Amino acid sequence: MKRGGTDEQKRAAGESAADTVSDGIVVGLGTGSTTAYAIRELGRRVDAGLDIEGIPTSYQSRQLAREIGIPLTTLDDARPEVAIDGADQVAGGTLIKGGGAAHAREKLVDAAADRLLVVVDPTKEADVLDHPVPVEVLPDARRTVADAVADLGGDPQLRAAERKDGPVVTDNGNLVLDCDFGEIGDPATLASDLSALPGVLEHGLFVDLADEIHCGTADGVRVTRL
Ligand SMILES: O=C(CO)[C@H](O)[C@H](O)COP(=O)(O)O
Repeated sequence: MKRGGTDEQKRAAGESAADTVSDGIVVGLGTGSTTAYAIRELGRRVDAGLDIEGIPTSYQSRQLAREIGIPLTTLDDARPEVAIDGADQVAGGTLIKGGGAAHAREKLVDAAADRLLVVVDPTKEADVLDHPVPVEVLPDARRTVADAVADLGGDPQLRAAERKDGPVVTDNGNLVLDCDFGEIGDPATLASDLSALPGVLEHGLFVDLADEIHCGTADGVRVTRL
């Protein structure tokens, strides 16, 4: 399910985005292995005197930020000027996210931010999105949403946990259907069709949300401004 480049590519992308963060702002802290490099770099800069607050998007990013001493706040109290987040696939400014099943809170924080910086490696870039779309559903809606996804032309698979028997349960207590639609020609329409299904908490299509893509490559970081 997850694609991934090298740790060096991920580190370069994460640190590149973290290095753009300026003093006195609130930063949305995304989830995943690439974003973790950004959070660690922000932690080093906080140690060196950078004055920021972070809004985590998951249990994982909250724990990491706490461990390394980034002061935290919430959307109740602040709006992020910038969010830094990873992606499972990116085409232009549109992303598929949710490989870590954190896409509901990620979308909340990323959409609230003035600017979204996306940190990826070259294995995540595509001309046309074709990665399965994670759809977080209320447990009772697992079957009805799966049927509706099939009606939309998708192939829904309940995400299984890797280190326990049974399904993945999200930070919100829900289940995830990974829905393969093949090539997604019209992400905006699919996004609104999925959002309209009763029992869907959130899906992983982030349509036109990205402002900058920081892609770590063997030759350095390629930054695309959208
Ligand atoms: O969407 C996400 C979590 O829900 C992640 O940002 C996405 O899966 C990318 O993760 P990684 O940087 O580990 O490849």
